[in-house]
Amino acid sequence: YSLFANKPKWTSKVVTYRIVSYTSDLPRAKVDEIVAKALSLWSKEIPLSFRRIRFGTADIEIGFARGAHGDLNPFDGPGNVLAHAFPPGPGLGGDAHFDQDELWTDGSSLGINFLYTATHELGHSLGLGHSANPNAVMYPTYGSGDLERFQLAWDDVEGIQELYGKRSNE
Ligand SMILES: CC(C)C[C@H](CS(C)(=N)=N)C(=O)N[C@H]1Cc2cn(c3ccccc23)CCCCCCNC1=O
Ligand SMILES: [Ca+2]
Ligand SMILES: [Zn+2]
Ligand SMILES: [Zn+2]
Repeated sequence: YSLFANKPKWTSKVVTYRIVSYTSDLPRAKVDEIVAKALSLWSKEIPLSFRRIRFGTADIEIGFARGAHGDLNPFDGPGNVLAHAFPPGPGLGGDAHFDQDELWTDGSSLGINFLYTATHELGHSLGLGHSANPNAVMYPTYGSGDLERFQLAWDDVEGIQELYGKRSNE
């Protein structure tokens, strides 16, 4: 696993998130469910919890966009870069953007699996960089593992726990 320089991390015990825009590829409720699931994969390993807000400014703002969309990383059309996310911090920090030009799917074989991609992006939003382990969710390229029954690799868990410690399930 790798961390970002200076190891940015969330210092609050509760991190807020807001889904600011959706994709026409999936029902809204499904997007909400998948985002919550991706966050829970990470939060079950660390003493951090997430709270969804529907208005106002959240720590982690999640949305879909195509091409140039207001930050310095314009998206590139179908394929290539699928999404990006910023390390913990104010403003854009923690935000995760998904390329609207991909076909976002849930469990079906074609298109891009949204749960897998959201888990990867939210790993960045929590402070993880890329892993050299092809089985890790934080591996830089999509599609190396089993996308439908994936889980966090040990490497992912070690990395996130180095940043936030273990969740003590008393
Ligand atoms: C791990 C993801 C969920 C998130 C990362 C983006 S990020 C910022 N969050 N690390 C991603 O999109 N990686 C590219 C990397 C990549 C693979 N290729 C590329 C061709 C051009 C540009 C990028 C790529 C070769 C062709 C395949 C293109 C489709 C799949 N794309 C990728 O795997
Ligand atoms: Ca793209
Ligand atoms: Zn962006
Ligand atoms: Zn990445």
